[in-house]
Amino acid sequence: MRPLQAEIKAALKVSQTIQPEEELDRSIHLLTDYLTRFSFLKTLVLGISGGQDSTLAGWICQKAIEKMRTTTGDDEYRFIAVKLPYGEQADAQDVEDALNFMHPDQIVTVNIKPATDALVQTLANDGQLISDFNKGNIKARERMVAQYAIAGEHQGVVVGTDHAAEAVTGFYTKFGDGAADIMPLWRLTKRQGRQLLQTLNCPKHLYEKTPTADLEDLKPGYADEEALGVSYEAIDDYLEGYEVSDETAEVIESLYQKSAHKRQLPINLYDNWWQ
Ligand SMILES: Nc1ncnc2c1ncn2[C@@H]1O[C@H](COP(=O)(O)OP(=O)(O)OC[C@H]2O[C@@H]([n+]3cccc(C(=O)O)c3)[C@H](O)[C@@H]2O)[C@@H](O)[C@H]1O
Ligand SMILES: Nc1ncnc2c1ncn2[C@@H]1O[C@H](COP(=O)(O)OP(=O)(O)OP(=O)(O)O)[C@@H](O)[C@H]1O
Ligand SMILES: [Mg+2]
Repeated sequence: MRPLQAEIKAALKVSQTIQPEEELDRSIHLLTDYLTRFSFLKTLVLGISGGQDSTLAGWICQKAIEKMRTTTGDDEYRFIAVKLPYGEQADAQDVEDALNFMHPDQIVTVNIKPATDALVQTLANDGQLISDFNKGNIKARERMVAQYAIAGEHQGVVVGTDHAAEAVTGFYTKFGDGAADIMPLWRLTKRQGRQLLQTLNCPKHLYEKTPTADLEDLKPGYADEEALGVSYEAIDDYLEGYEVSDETAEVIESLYQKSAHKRQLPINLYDNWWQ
């Protein structure tokens, strides 16, 4: 293994092999332990996109909440799944399929198009034009705003879907989908997440579909792997400690180094990780 590869694998707590049932239990326990420790918290809030990561995290949330209800006898515990389309969502049926798979206690729908477009227009009115790429990041942040608003009203926490293959590349919007209170998938590679869904007999099309952030108007359904310039298979190989070509390793390591600021709290006078 390359020295930096070993360092990253250790920092992101990636295991080369996993027992899917055990990992499901670990993720559920993280949520139930946290809710037990902070007993005024009653709700988990998570956006459901119809993609692999939120399908898995949503199933885990619902399971954790059901456990909380059983162990405490308190029916106030709830999982709120949030549909957050930007206007019409092309893969809207996948969202429904994901919801049918996890059976959330409650579903809330928030169309983020009016808020997103209003902000872009307001900026434009003052001469600040926003590129399609940066508008995509505004969409991710509007989703964050909606989820925190819901969590605030329901003694809730926002659940994030960040996992090792996104954390290593920094492939998320800072303070957008990267902003969450608790991350049950953190440590898992993309293929390990898929393995967990297979174990749960999740409908195949939800984990076999091409991963996409789907943020840009001009590139609908733009594949993450195209944007990143490296495949998830290669990223997972790297993270799990397998040999990859020098070229692949260099792409991943460059993304890792450039995105270091996303894996830290905002920089203050006492930080020296960046020096
Ligand atoms: N060195 C540095 N030290 C401290 N802060 C630094 C910095 N460099 C940039 N920044 C800050 O970070 C900002 C750039 O970061 P950010 O706003 O995140 O934007 P950025 O990383 O440029 O773009 C986000 C990327 O993540 C992808 N994404 C987003 C959301 C979801 C998913 C998905 O897979 O579902 C993927 C998206 O397609 C895009 O390629 C800068 O505007 C600046 O404020
Ligand atoms: N249209 C959407 N509706 C609701 N939530 C969304 C939407 N788009 C993104 N999100 C939220 O942002 C998170 C990050 O998106 P990301 O694309 O990384 O995950 P995913 O869509 O669940 O899986 P995949 O990476 O395989 O597409 C999602 O897990 C989800 O919580
Ligand atoms: Mg997606």
